[in-house]
Amino acid sequence: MLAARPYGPAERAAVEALLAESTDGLLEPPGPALHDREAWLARGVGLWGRPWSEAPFLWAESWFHRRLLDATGYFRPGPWHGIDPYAPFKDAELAGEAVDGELAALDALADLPEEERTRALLSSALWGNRADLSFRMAAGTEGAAVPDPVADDSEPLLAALARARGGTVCLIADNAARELLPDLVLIDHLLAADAATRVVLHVKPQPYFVSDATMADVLAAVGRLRAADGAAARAVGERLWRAVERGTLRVAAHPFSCAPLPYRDMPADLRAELSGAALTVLKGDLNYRRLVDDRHWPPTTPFADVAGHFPSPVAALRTLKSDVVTGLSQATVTRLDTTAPAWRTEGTHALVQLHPRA
Ligand SMILES: O=P(O)(O)OC[C@H]1O[C@](O)(CO)[C@@H](O)[C@@H]1O
Repeated sequence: MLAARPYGPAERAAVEALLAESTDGLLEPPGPALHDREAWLARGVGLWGRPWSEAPFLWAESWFHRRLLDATGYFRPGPWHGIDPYAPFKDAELAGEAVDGELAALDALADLPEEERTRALLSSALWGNRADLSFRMAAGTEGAAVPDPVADDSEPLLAALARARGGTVCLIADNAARELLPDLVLIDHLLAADAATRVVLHVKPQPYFVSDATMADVLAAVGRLRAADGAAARAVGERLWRAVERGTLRVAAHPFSCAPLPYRDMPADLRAELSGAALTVLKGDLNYRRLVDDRHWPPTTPFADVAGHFPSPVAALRTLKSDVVTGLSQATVTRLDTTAPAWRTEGTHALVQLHPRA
């Protein structure tokens, strides 16, 4: 990150200090300048002054990304105010040739019957979650994707989408660029096919987990679609632009999206909004962890037992990058443990799970 931008001595020193603190040091409480100091002080009660490694994973990751924004001057008045430290990586991914190919492929989808197109676009949105910069930086190499999901509620999900017709669908996004593009194409399809009257796309209010999508990333992705070579991609971009103008597509950026808390603890305003959705689609590994309380459940724990608290019918589309998983059959777990020991974390396996709410 420091190599990607000419940050000055103050920002560089602050980033280096954060690196040292987060690897060998103790959790320093938020300084007086942080605008959200009170909230973080309260969230960290019992943790301040202890080694980072003793903090819960989700908490430590969220605090790290919050501190990184502080170190780079993202919130401070001055030249780096509002500058996304991860933007060079997101921009490079969005501009890449791989995206050209993925957008050109949309032309071939145009003639498919609606249900087949929905299936194809759900699958793109699912596998788009492999495009995750924080994970790829940590994992190094990318293994080959295993096409069969470890749990596959695709058919019930299609039925839930059919039931959602005429209502609001929420999509809680994960990563920008190569994941957000298929999410946007899916959203356009739902609106264009009248499968949803309104879509609310939830993004992060600030840069987070390297590649998580913000409003700036939505604008960049829509711009990429509008400027695409292929007619189908360009038309998607134009329709999305108009949908935002008309309000049939609303982009939300709730502060809770960057909180180190599970969805069970969502604030009342967000709960009220999501409870009005006919269906919420949660993208990605981190959203899944937050849905199921980020706990090391036995993998055969029924998904309904851990996702039932969600205020609307909820579908999770995720490639597996962390140990947290639920809703699998014992036969699947035994097979995976025997044949692919790192199946939970290497990003090669995916799942589609639905809690329909009775
Ligand atoms: O972008 P996603 O799919 O939410 O994945 C992020 C995941 O990557 C990691 O940052 C590293 O594995 C996890 O902490 C996190 O769950």
